Amino acid sequence: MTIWALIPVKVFAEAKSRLSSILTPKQRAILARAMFRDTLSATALAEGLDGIAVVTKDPEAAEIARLAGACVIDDQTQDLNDALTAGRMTLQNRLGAVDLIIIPADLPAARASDIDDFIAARRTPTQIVLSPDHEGDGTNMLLTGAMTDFPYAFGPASYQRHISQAKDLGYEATSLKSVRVGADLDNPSDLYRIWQHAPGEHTKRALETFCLSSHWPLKEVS
Ligand SMILES: Nc1nc2c(ncn2[C@@H]2O[C@H](COP(=O)(O)OP(=O)(O)OP(=O)(O)O)[C@@H](O)[C@H]2O)c(=O)[nH]1
Ligand SMILES: O=C(O)[C@H](O)COP(=O)(O)O
Repeated sequence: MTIWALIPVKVFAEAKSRLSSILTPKQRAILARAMFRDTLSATALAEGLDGIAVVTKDPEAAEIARLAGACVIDDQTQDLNDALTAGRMTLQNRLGAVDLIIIPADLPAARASDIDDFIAARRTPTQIVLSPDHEGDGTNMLLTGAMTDFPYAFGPASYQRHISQAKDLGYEATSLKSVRVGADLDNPSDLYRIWQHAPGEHTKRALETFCLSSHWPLKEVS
């Protein structure tokens, strides 16, 4: 079975609004771009993937994706779940049946091996594999097969919602918990966790440049 990663990317200038109490609009755009670069680099190193697609309306994100060899799908929607559904349809029209791993672009600590572990956990066509965020609330990676009837339901409490949907549709849900995959950066309180889990180089540099140490003791763990 062909397996692709699908990475959704919001317009950088509109991203990470929940960090507006500690970062300027320019800093948030820089951080969103840095996290996307790191997520994309890790994804590109995964051995088990046949391809990577990025669904976005941001021209700069599209250019970064193309330079990394990813396929770009123009996002004509206004919503994350609609963008993912459109991305899945585009890939299935082009490639036929395809397994898809949704990888949000704000996982700067995720590594290629995390993605390969995810792929290895999938054994049957009627199985989904998913990872929760560190709070067990959101879904930080989601692997589905060619089951086009599985609705994307990202947003608050999406982890339990995705599991319930799988059950209702007669699919098996396998949960893989990883501290690195669970470390998304949504809120100011996530910063120290990200730092502890050794984010990729672009995110690390951005966080260092922002001099956040005056707000947050971003100490490296030994
Ligand atoms: N293509 C696309 N991607 C999106 C959209 N909304 C969110 N994303 C992406 O989905 C992933 C998870 O998004 P969030 O954690 O909600 O990030 P965010 O929207 O930048 O953060 P907030 O503004 O704080 O809600 C990130 O990769 C975002 O870039 C959308 O409308 N379209
Ligand atoms: O499940 C989700 O929607 C993703 O993990 C993003 O969740 P968030 O709202 O915590 O960013």
